[in-house]
Amino acid sequence: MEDDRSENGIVEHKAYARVGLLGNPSDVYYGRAISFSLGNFWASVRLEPSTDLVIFPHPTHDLVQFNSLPYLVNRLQTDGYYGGVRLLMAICKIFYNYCKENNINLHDRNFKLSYDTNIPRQTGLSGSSAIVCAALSCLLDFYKVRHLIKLEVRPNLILNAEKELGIVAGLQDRVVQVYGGLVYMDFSKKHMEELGHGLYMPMTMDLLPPLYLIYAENPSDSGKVHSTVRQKWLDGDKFIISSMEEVANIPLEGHTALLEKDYTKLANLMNRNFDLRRQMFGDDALGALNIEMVEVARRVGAASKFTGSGGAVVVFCPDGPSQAKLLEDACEKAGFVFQPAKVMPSFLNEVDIETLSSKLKQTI
Ligand SMILES: Nc1ncnc2c1ncn2[C@@H]1O[C@H](COP(=O)(O)OP(=O)(O)O)[C@@H](O)[C@H]1O
Ligand SMILES: O=C(O)[C@H]1O[C@H](OP(=O)(O)O)[C@H](O)[C@@H](O)[C@@H]1O
Ligand SMILES: [Mg+2]
Repeated sequence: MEDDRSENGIVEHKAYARVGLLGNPSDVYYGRAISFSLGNFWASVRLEPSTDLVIFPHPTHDLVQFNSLPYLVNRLQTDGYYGGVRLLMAICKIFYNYCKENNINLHDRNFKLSYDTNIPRQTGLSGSSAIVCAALSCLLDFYKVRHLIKLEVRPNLILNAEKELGIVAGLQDRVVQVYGGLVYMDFSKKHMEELGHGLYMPMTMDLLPPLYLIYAENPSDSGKVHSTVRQKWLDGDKFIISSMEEVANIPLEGHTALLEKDYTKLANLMNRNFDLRRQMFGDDALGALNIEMVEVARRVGAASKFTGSGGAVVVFCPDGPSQAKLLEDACEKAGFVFQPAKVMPSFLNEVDIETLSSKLKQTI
């Protein structure tokens, strides 16, 4: 998140989209991930002191007025029933309960919350958690409790807000949205149980080669995509468990590959990551259009995988700009949006960093 303004008690924060570069979706299953904050898109939340507590619906994302019945039905079929209001309400509840349980006193003044976002909706770029992350940041400042809620705990609060709504999701999005930049994350059961969160290690952004993004107007519900595999994993399905372990090992190798700038290895790992997802989830759950986005890149010899659960793809072109140009043309023909991925640096302030336990501070 990013601090934008603070006048007349008004607080505004941004949180950026994110790219799961390696390891997702093993973050949902005690795995590992390497992800980066994506500067191309962001959500912003504005908090204004007020007499009543008001959560404003977004004029387009929370539509309740329609031109006609067919328009309403079409809208529900493409975007689903929900917008961001439920996300804002859920983070208010989770934040309040967390403070209460941890004896963090909150003043009794009220506020109005409103949000905006340019993150393509439900495309696996973490549009949902960006809204929640920016809202949490506003609450931290409004109640002046930023120094009391540890950085490594914040992703849990953001995830809990979505869990509260029944959205199956993991921590990698929320971690990178809180930390910014490029982050290596280890969600091993041992760390999760002992610390209540994973180990998060920021990495230098210069380690990344130029990367590209492909996406399509093709909303997919990450909760729905995840639920079958999650159930199989909980039921002890051997194939899912062993494949997920393989996915979890990819960031371990990827970490070394990035440090050594071994981009041939990076390309292989990205491709392997997607192939494993495809075997576990199956083509029906992933969706033909999403698979085609991965394949359009592979046809020009690029490496590609989903950024999240589907809707957008991250691409590495080992042969450089000429290959990227070929891909750009192929995307245009296929009707996909193609753009260079902008890595957003970390924008943590001193108060945020101070909240880290001393061992973790060394990694920032
Ligand atoms: N752009 C958006 N505007 C408003 N609400 C959104 C948006 N994107 C997601 N949401 C909300 O978050 C929920 C979960 O979205 P999700 O499938 O996780 O998408 P994403 O991949 O963008 O995170 C949606 O059902 C909706 O309530
Ligand atoms: O499946 C994935 O890679 C990710 O899916 C969710 O992210 P989303 O942007 O909503 O698709 C989930 O929250 C992540 O934890 C998964 O890694
Ligand atoms: Mg999401």
